[in-house]
Amino acid sequence: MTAATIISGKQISEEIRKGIALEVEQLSKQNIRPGLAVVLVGDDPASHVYVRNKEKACQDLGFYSEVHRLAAESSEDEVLALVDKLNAQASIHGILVQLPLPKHIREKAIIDAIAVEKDVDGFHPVNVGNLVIGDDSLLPCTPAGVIEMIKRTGIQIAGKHAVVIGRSNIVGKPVALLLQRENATVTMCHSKTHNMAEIASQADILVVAIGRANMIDASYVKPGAIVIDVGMNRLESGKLAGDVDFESVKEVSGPITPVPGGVGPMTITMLMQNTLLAAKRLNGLN
Ligand SMILES: Nc1nc2c(c(=O)[nH]1)N[C@@H](CN(C=O)c1ccc(C(=O)N[C@@H](CCC(=O)O)C(=O)O)cc1)CN2
Repeated sequence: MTAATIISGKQISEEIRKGIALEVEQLSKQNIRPGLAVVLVGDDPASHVYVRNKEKACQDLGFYSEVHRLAAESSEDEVLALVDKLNAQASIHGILVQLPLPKHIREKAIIDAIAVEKDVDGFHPVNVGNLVIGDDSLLPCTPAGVIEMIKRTGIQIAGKHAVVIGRSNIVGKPVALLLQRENATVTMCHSKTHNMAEIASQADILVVAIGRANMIDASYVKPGAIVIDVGMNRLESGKLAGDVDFESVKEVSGPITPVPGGVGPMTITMLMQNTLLAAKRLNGLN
């Protein structure tokens, strides 16, 4: 058995970002500069890191950006008022409210308030509905990144059996819909699924987003299958681990994503791509 190819989210991100930077340069000739507003409420340390990385990506690519850091005690009404203001602000084409929010703020109320055309997270019910019926929409960043990584293996998705482990609204469900859109035959597994290893090991493409460190070992994997690990679990040691036991699985799988350096970097790159797209659309371009 030859060694599995590592699908590097970092490397793919760099390639995509080069293309985005070129488009930003072109748009600047028409006085258009993509603008992203990020709203961060509270003190979650990981969220602060992700938001800083988004800010840096904007800087590197020549986007206009605003980061609104609000205290953890901020009320839902304060966040809604900020979202309203950003909805109306011409220099902002994309709005992202970093999740999770403090418990007293309803995520749904905030997401529903974001203008559909500026919802670069693709979480607004209208964008989700358009994804379900196959209409054009802003796609959620992590799922879009997953599909991009699979496509870049050069292995055809159409006709393949894809198994998605996890059914969250922000990863599992949209990934399954996007795989169906690419004409895969999709099976979804979740915490109540019986004989999960048996089902997973029939997959040509296995996407794991279940939130349990190193849960998926080689017994879940068909030899040669593409394995995409969306998990991001902080261990007591401080190390980051995926949901897939990378060391054992890479011995049987085909192309496989690492954690870190896999799906994570793609999430931010797809956010930049969505913001660019939103900026073009809001300026009557496509
Ligand atoms: N509004 C949103 N909130 C959250 C989202 C989202 O897509 N929209 N996703 C996650 C957090 N996230 C982006 O916001 C994100 C998580 C991780 C990474 C990343 O690059 N991870 C690195 C490792 C970083 C580390 O060491 O901690 C990697 O995997 O290599 C990027 C973005 C939840 N909230």
